[in-house]
Amino acid sequence: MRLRNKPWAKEKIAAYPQYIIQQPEQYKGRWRELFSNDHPIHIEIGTGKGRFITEMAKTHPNINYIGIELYESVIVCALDKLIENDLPNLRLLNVNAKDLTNIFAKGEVERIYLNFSDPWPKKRHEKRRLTYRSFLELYENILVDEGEIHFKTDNRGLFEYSLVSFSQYGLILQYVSLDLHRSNFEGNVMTEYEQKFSEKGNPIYRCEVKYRKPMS
Ligand SMILES: C[S@@+](CC[C@H](N)C(=O)[O-])C[C@H]1O[C@@H](n2cnc3c(N)ncnc32)[C@H](O)[C@@H]1O
Repeated sequence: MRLRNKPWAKEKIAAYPQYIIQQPEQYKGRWRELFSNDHPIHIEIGTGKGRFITEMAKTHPNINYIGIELYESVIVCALDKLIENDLPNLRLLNVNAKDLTNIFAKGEVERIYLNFSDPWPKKRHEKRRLTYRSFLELYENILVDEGEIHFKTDNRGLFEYSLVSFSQYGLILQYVSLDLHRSNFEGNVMTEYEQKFSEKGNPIYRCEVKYRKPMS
């Protein structure tokens, strides 16, 4: 699928600045003020059409959620869901994950969700994978100490690569499933891609990792 940013999507995003935050850099270090509470902040990178983050926000009102998506033409679908549900604990950002450290201060985020991230199977595109070490470093610079990444995918190659990348970075593996839908994991919220690929019979891989406590 070829995704170009479309003028109509840009216009729609501009019409709802209360839901898709414009110039998010201005909130660096102040996201709790935006939500008017001290609840933990969980972000999803590559939120796509927003089903996961919207359902999570509905189910967990005491967590603040931020969905991050690069493409305007995709994030407008997440925006539609947010307009319909008007959730005070969910906001969206139309930005590239590469800019995370311009947007969040160290310790502002408690958990990062990576759901069905683009696999970029060619070795020459390795640096674009959201589990590549430079991204793990960016995440460390916005997460709390011992912050977590929860990752799921149907792509076995990306999953294997990511486990090695997490391990080489020194992250601690807390949970792993090689077939999430046939495991005893409770509370799974399906994403759009998850539904599509599990209906084709693909197993869903899932893991939770956390950063090590810094040496004092
Ligand atoms: C394969 S889709 C999965 C969407 C959704 N998470 C799901 O499971 O249905 C991956 C999404 O990540 C977004 N994405 C990829 N790289 C990104 C980046 N660097 N920053 C923000 N979003 C990114 C893509 O635009 C795409 O919408």
